[in-house]
Amino acid sequence: MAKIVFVGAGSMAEAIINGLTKKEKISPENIHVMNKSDVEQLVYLKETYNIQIVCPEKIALNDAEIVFLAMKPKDAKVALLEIAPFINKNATIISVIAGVSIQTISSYLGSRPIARVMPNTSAAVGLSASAVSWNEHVLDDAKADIIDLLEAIGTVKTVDEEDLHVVTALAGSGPAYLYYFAEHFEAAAIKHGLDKSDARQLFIQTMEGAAQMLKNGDIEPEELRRKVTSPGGTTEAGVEQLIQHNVKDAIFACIDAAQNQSRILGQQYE
Ligand SMILES: NC(=O)C1=CN([C@@H]2O[C@H](COP(=O)(O)OP(=O)(O)OC[C@H]3O[C@@H](n4cnc5c(N)ncnc54)[C@H](OP(=O)(O)O)[C@@H]3O)[C@@H](O)[C@H]2O)C=CC1
Ligand SMILES: O=C(O)[C@@H]1CCC=N1
Repeated sequence: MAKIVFVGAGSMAEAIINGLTKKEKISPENIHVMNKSDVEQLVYLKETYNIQIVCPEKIALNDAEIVFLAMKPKDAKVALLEIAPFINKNATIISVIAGVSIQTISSYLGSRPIARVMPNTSAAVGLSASAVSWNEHVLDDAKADIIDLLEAIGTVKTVDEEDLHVVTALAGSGPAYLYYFAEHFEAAAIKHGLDKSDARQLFIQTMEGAAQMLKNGDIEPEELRRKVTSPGGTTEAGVEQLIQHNVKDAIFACIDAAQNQSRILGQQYE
């Protein structure tokens, strides 16, 4: 079974490790993780997921078949230069770093199989909406293996590398937007007298139900919305406020800014 080394041990690495170990996709003894300096975090991951930690020497990279890059874009250059001498020439690199291109990664790690993946933190519960693109060195069998691995943490779409900017804006960052809605819908309901746990449970179930309705079939979101909206009713009154407060414009501005930031990160750290 493939030996995987995570370089970077933060939120995203943990979400993927959580998803992979929960699905028993790969034995914990084949998952190794390293970071820059936070030994406490490595010990926490080892104790929580029973995985192996690489601390401090990088020798574990020598026989890794898959190396996950899971550090921030700003740390990528230093990290890649540090690990480059230790990575086996046959290893496949899987980067989850936002914005940073395959070309930039190969400028530090050499010409080798590199996949760029944009997952999200729902990987922790097996529900990431991930997208992947690769360079020409990733052969068909390796692509199938990478997709198989990523399917253990959710769904996977193959996209052109250029599209990863908008994927990052929509799906990589997406959970944060929904948590933002959760925070404020919950607070608004509490203001009107619901207790916190009821408000939360009702909002979660409402998101889940709406997601399932969208998933079930070919009904457009607009049509589903129309079915909820009785003339002169409560939904109409609520949606009117969303329109008056330009929430649609805010959503377009949100995705514009996030995808643009992905491009900026790519240029800044190339
Ligand atoms: N969080 C998210 O929702 C998502 C994040 N991503 C991408 O995942 C990447 C990681 O994000 P996230 O997990 O949130 O970040 P975190 O800050 O939580 O984790 C970053 C990790 O990188 C490590 N690191 C930094 N420098 C080095 C180095 N030189 N060598 C080895 N490890 C190093 C840090 O170690 P130490 O703590 O010791 O400094 C830390 O473990 C980012 O590029 C982000 O764009 C992609 C999709 C979603
Ligand atoms: O905020 C970020 O830059 C990362 C990428 C997608 C989600 N988190």
